[in-house]
Amino acid sequence: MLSLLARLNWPFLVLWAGVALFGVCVDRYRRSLKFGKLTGCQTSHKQALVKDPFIGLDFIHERVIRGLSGRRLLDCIEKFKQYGSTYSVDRLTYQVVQTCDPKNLKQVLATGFDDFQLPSSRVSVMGELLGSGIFTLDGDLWSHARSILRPSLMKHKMDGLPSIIEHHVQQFLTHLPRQGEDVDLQPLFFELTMDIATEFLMGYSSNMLDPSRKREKEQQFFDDYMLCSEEAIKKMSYGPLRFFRLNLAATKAKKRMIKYMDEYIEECFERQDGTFQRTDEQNAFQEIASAVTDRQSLRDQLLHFLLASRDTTASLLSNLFFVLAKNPETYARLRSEVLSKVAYENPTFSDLRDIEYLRWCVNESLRLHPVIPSNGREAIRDTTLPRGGGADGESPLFLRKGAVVLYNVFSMHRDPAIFGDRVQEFVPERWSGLRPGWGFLPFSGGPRVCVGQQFALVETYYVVARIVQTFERLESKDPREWMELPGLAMTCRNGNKVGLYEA
Ligand code: HEM
Repeated sequence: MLSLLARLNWPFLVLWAGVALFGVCVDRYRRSLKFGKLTGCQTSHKQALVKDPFIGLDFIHERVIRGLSGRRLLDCIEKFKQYGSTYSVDRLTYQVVQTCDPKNLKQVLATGFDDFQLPSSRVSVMGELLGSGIFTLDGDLWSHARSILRPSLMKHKMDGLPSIIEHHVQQFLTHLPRQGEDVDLQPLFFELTMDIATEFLMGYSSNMLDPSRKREKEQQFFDDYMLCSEEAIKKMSYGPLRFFRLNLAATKAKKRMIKYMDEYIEECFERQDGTFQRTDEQNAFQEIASAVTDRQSLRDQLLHFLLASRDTTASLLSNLFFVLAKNPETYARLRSEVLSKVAYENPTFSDLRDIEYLRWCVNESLRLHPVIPSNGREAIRDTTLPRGGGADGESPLFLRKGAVVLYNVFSMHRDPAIFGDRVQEFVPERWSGLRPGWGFLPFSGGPRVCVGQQFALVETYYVVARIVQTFERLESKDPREWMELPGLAMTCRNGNKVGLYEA
């Protein structure tokens, strides 16, 4: 090996590497010039400082260290203040554009949808964790996966949702102490949404909250899932170096998770007599089972669907109750508005839609702590963004094929130009008459908009209504501020410790 290295003509190799690099730069410049003439777009003058121009080790280091501090998203806001609402991070190996400009988000997610695909880092990391499903697919395979899931989430099916939820909410309430003793709501919300999601989507609930059940298996599944979810986010932040990251605990957790899912699927089949002929009234499990041919695809699709439906709604509930506990006046107003509409009765779907202040509180939580705070897409051809190019950043921006656009919903949701004053605070009243359009995207937008938005909202409204009916007062038992816990859905790092007082 050493003799081979010694025989290489190093000056010649370095010269050729230099020529190749020069060629790449000239080609990029020529392409951007040509494309600029055709479309009027420009390159970005807003460039973040890059210390390592090859693979970006400085950014990987920054993301990992900031991630540990629980302040990564707040730091992003500072970066946008420093460089503008769209800026580039250019390296020789790849181009990244960071944006929190609603016009650019609309372009990536809707108007220019066909020019983008999911970033390769997401496809490989999530694929490794959950297999192939709606969150890793593009093109025809994605359309097909989406068309399978949609029927079970049609709007008309939401009318029956409150009656499915009620039983699980009653079990959830039995776990809450009633005289102000400390309780962490976060893990309980995860169990509740797991029980509801499995019943609605698969026709058979995991019943994690049932006090008569031994829950070790479910608890293990839950812990494994959280571990894999955190690992996935960490891996993605390693960018091109993600392949070097090894986590044996996560590998073991994934194996157990798959085993749990396989057993669960077996039970679902047994309970439903293995009959999966198409009918008009199918749940998601039946829809998927009748559309795929093998067990592994069924498991993969279900894992994606569970991730989509369970973690997100649990995180929303947990984030919302975190801020409600810190804002007793808001809690009191919410309670009074719910009671004036439905008193202590079980609310129906239409009751829930009519409680305006409940809607405002949920919107405000999704604004302040969006459950999916940032996301990305990769350009599949040379294309443009409407803003970010030129010296003032107001011209269309050239994006070369392969560039990754990272769009930051968290920063956009704290833009005073869209949401007015006190953007760092929880102020549901701001939603009176507010129409932020593409400035508010908790459920994304365009063809890949969340298919479960109605389901998530009805579930959240119902759970909130039942809790405020039951408890007159809620107080925070944690003096700390909300801090991010990055995962595939974002929750509070310190959980949600509160005291509740029965009415
Ligand atoms: C508060 C709760 C929820 C939030 C904030 C939320 C948010 C989102 C967001 C932002 C996306 C886009 C992801 C992307 O483009 O990369 C998404 C996609 C998706 N959501 Fe939700 N979601 C929630 C609940 C649900 C529920 C309850 C379900 C199912 C019952 C669901 C099913 C899905 C599916 C299947 C997708 C993939 C859509 C596609 O790629 O075509 N979500 N969700």
